[in-house]
Amino acid sequence: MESWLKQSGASGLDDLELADFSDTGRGVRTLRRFKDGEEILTIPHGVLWTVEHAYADPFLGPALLSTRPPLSVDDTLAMYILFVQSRGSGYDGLGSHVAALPASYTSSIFFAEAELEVCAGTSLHTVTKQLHRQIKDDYRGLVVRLLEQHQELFPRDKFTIEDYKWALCTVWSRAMDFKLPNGDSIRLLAPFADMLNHSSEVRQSHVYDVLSGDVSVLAGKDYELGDQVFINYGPIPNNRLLRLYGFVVPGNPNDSYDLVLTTHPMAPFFEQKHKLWVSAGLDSTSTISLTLTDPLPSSVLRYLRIQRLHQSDLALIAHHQSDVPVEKISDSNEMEVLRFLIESISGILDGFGTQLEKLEEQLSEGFYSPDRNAWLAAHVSLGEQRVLRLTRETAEGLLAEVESGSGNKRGLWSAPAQCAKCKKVSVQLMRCGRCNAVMYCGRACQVAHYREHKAMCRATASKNGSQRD
Ligand SMILES: C[S@@+](CC[C@H](N)C(=O)[O-])C[C@H]1O[C@@H](n2cnc3c(N)ncnc32)[C@H](O)[C@@H]1O
Repeated sequence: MESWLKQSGASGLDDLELADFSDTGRGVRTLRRFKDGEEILTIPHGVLWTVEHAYADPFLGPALLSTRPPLSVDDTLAMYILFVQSRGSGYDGLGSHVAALPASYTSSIFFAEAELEVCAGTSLHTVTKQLHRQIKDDYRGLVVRLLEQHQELFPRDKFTIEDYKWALCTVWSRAMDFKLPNGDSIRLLAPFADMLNHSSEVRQSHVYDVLSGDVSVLAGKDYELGDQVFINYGPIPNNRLLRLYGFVVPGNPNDSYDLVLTTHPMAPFFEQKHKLWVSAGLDSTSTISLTLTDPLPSSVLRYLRIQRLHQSDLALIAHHQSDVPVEKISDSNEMEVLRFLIESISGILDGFGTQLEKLEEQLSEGFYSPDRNAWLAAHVSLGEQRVLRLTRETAEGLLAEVESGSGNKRGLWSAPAQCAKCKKVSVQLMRCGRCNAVMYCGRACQVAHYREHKAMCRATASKNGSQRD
């Protein structure tokens, strides 16, 4: 592979070698010192695995281009890798890269049932199960749309579902993504640069040159001779690391839990609430990442405030028109939201196969062997439970504040006093005597507003217990 890359114009390979490291497995070692920021390696555009190159292949390209709907980027790259692997000749360069790829992966989709059960309750557990189904469906689609249409190009014994899973994991664990100046992004595999392991101790230092299309790796710190060179894959939580790359970082500061908030379309006032979610930048099913640094993002509260709205609240919001409930709506709504959240998080935590304290004890006592999948799964469970506990604590703190009346008092109806009809802002406004919720600058505005206000007035009055007609 290295001689093919050098002939193709790669630079830097003479100062590097592949080597095995006890903690990360195979990686890249320096054969000289490098200063922080110095260029270590450049892999030229011509040898990269890209969608563009797959389409340009004289055999594979026409088959891919005739596939409807077109394959996803990951499927295109996976098929490209399997295609090159299946060819006896004509692809020596790329073929030498394929020959150097790992024979198997430790992504969670390869876990045995018992290994996956160690992280029961985690979002990784759910997503991995979904992936099993999705991969089966996607493979069936590939067979119908591509493999069966061009049987001469795709011998079925080299394109089995197991081959497809291996190729997908190759892409997930080795692809690099770059943002282009026009806002698009490019996903590619760079031979040899894909032998670099991850460390959060180095700066992100792999770059894509838009003009040449080359990929370069710069030193993300100073390196001594014989050091392992790392790149930084980004601030990735353990659940994602294990799903895509098959490893974890113990005590990962980027750990997260993907909270799925959803409401059944048959729920009362779904249509009205759906509109509110959309105007608040959400959807009726929203997946929100809870993290150690932001365990209770405002979007979670925003979603639940809307979900928990009662008919009278909705009438009031419709009346205020512009006010999407991004802030606290009322103490009662806020308490309902926070209590529901605390209860839900407790339910999620109870659903974890092994509780946090037990896992911590097991890991410290060496119950799981570090080179086994169960150890990886245990770290994911630990990380997600830590985040969820923090979310619950934060929600409990907020609830205590609201209950004691010391929280943020500003609610939807504490906007500046304004005439509900003519919108004049004034201190000398009179309240609607029935619902007590809106104000007018005078009798004329109150009368003019009556038809519009009637329904909401009745709803609010009945909620407040003043049933006067
Ligand atoms: C881009 S490849 C790096 C080269 C890879 N080690 C190899 O032998 O081909 C990414 C894979 O390397 C491994 N890896 C990368 N960084 C790691 C780390 N910090 N700890 C453990 N494994 C790591 C994981 O198996 C991951 O899927």
